[in-house]
Amino acid sequence: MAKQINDTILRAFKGEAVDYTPAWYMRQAGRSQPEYRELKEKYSLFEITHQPELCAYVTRLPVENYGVDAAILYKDIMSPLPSLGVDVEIKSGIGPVIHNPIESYQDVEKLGTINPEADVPYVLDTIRLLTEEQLDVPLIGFSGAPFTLASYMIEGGPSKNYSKTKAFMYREPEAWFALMDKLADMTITYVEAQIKAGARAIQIFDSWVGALNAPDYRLYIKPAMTRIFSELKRHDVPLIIFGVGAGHLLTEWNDLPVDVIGLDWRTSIPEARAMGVTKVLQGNLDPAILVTEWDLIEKRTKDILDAGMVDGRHVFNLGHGVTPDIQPATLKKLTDLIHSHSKR
Ligand SMILES: Cc1c2[nH]c(c1CCC(=O)O)Cc1[nH]c(c(CCC(=O)O)c1C)Cc1[nH]c(c(CCC(=O)O)c1C)Cc1[nH]c(c(C)c1CCC(=O)O)C2
Repeated sequence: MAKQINDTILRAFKGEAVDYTPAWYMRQAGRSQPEYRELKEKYSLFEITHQPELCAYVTRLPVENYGVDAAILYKDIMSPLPSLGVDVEIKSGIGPVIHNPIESYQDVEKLGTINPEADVPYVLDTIRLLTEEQLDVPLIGFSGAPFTLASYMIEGGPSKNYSKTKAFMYREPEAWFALMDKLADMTITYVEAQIKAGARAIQIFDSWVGALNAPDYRLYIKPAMTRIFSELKRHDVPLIIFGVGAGHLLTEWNDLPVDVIGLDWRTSIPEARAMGVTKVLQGNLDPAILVTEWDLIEKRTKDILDAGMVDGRHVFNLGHGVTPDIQPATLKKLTDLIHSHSKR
């Protein structure tokens, strides 16, 4: 049985009227917290996620310390990839590194499928523990999107210009579409298992897809994204899409069967509305503002909240993830400001 929870953020994701603007912060469960940094001295990310009690504790930390309106499951977008045969390691200070990058159609054909109950039971156990016993706010589940996952799988790690990924896409379209299909299948199966275990909203991170222009997005990416969201739509759980530097793709995203579009800090809420974006918006304080003085933080936050309250279809977030140099006290003060300033 799911616990009684404060579901304000779920109602806001669906565009319903709420008493205040709810908030959560991307990468809230991570290195801004001393308790987390201490754990990381002993355990790697994958070691934490394989232990449900410990992983649930890390997921709960920002809810308890920052007062946010949702938890996001502590794991990485790389977490499901070993099930497909991807040899991935998360290197501290670098990010995901893949030891068997995709180079050919044969490499794509060799990729396996995910069976969540067998391959990532610890993810589902963590979700059940959190949602049946521990959390009094909704849990957000997530997956990486095909382009963003493929970029790591092809480049072998983080990249600045995605040139290998683009070359693969342009030169081997058949292999590319086979890869998008496999990653879309993985995303659907993996996210459905998270929903079944108790996740109440889903964010699909297409963090790096802004590297493509709109015509390429329509041709190479949109069919897989449409399939993912159309399948997930059947579950009546709010669906969120997010990417960085993707202002030129917002109208493409607005066509997808999503409930919420996440903005980075480059595109304001009024600008997105002027472009014709009709979905609920999530965002979009530049995380860099959070290491400046409080007067500036307060002004920028109020500006975003006021823009969001024009039609009320807004959930507060940062324009990208919390960085390790942001003080926990600042994030707590930020949540309090959001809640008090937006009280209707
Ligand atoms: C692109 C991407 C990745 N991972 C993720 C994305 C999409 C979001 C985004 O655009 O930032 C998503 C992610 N990664 C992590 C979470 C946990 C939940 C949360 O948001 O609080 C989430 C939602 C944990 C993590 N994933 C990672 C860490 C840092 C590793 C550590 O603590 O040692 C954490 C807490 C490692 C990781 N994993 C990834 C990178 C680029 C890095 C290294 C960069 C960095 O260090 O921030 C890939």
